[in-house]
Amino acid sequence: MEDHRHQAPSTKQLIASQRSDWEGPYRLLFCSSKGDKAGVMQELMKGVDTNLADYDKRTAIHLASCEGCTEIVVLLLEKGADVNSMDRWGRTPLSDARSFGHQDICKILEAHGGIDPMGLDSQTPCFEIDSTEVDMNEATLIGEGAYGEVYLVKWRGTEVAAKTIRSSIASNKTGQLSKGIRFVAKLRHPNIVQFLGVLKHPDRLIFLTEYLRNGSLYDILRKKGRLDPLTAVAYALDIARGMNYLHQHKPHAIIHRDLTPRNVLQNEAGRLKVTDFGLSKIAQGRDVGYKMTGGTGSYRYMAPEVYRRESYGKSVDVFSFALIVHEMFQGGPSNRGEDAEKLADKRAYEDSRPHLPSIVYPEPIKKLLQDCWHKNPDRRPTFEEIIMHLEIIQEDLEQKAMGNRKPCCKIAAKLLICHVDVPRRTIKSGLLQDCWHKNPDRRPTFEEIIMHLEIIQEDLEQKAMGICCSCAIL
Ligand SMILES: Nc1ncnc2c1ncn2[C@@H]1O[C@H](COP(=O)(O)OP(=O)(O)OP(=O)(O)O)[C@@H](O)[C@H]1O
Repeated sequence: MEDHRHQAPSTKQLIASQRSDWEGPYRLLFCSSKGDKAGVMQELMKGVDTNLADYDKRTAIHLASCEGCTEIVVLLLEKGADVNSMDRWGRTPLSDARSFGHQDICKILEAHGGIDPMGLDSQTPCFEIDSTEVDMNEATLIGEGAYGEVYLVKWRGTEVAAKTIRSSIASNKTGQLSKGIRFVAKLRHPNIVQFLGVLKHPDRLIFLTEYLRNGSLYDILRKKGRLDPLTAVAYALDIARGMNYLHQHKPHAIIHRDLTPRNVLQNEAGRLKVTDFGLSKIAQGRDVGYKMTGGTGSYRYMAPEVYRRESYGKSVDVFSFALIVHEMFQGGPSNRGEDAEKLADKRAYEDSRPHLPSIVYPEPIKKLLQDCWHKNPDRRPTFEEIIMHLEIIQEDLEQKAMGNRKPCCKIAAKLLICHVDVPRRTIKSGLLQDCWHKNPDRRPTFEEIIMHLEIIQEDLEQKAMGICCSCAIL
């Protein structure tokens, strides 16, 4: 296959140019989370407070403990970091180090008097939900997958999804199952479907997760067909951010292995979230996901090295991601009629890949997809790199949508006024005053706030485009 890497600035170069944006005292937090000792020392020498905390009261030592950066933890302690600083959820650095299994850091923190008030390593299975809390007789069936059915149920007054896993599939080793669930229960990111708990049932396991009303990306593409490039890129960014979180998980990356449009769900606000990660930890055997679901479609998204039963790594998900993005621009899978297993075979043994007609795929998207489904797994970018790349593409598309007109200084000033004044008026007389209303019943719900903000956003976008047009006339 043709190699396009030399034609445009490499993803790494683009990332490097963006990294220079990290300035100010918060660089201490960034460097601590990345294990950048020189950067941390530089910030401390500048006089930045060792216990500087972000909005969530997370300090440098929290981040270093979470990310397994032992050297940074030692350095911060030497420089007077508070070993028991608490974030806004009451977690100490030791709580974080324990959650992520960084034993060496736990020992260091304990030696410095570190405590874990939350007892996150306690054996109490806090994720287990009493079966009386959910009436499965009132459940509505919303879908069916290879593991079992999915129902809409009510739990503590909220609609949640109940995903049933046949006990024949769930691991019969209690320890392994509980470890798998404990592990999934710790994951949190806006672009992954939130696990809420597990219901014990005599003949099956039932997972409760957040309910995503808009269904799967598969359903969306079937309904809407081809997405406009800006929507496709926004969706791709959502998926890439969720996947990046899973791949960056410490101490071990989480490889999804079954990333498909059916495993990407949309919430009411239009954001996409990845689901069904970590199921391989709960199901028996390493390859069970593919074996079971291959016939229902996963073969379509399968990386060649998986199909050939070779050893594989995180980049198998990058390959699947590329095929999903391809579908978003095209409005559905390529070679729809072709047998999925044959398709995977051709990809694995003949390097066959979907077509990328220039009329449908903007040049940078084409290049990104070619990189992501590269036959050599080591040549595929990471999700961190993909995000950087997509953000640049998104900005470019947004500018193009605005007519590619760069406003002159005078117009820029007008644009600023328009940007600032319109929403301020709207917000001042509306949203903010409503939200901090003294009567709690008069405050809007988040659903209403989202609707309000979407209208303001649309208004701003239209205004910005309006001014640009007059710029062109001038
Ligand atoms: N949290 C959820 N919120 C709303 N709908 C959901 C949720 N989870 C699953 N669904 C719906 O149920 C369907 C079946 O989901 P499930 O994860 O069991 O199988 P699948 O992903 O479609 O297929 P496979 O098991 O082969 O991966 C999904 O396609 C989706 O439409």
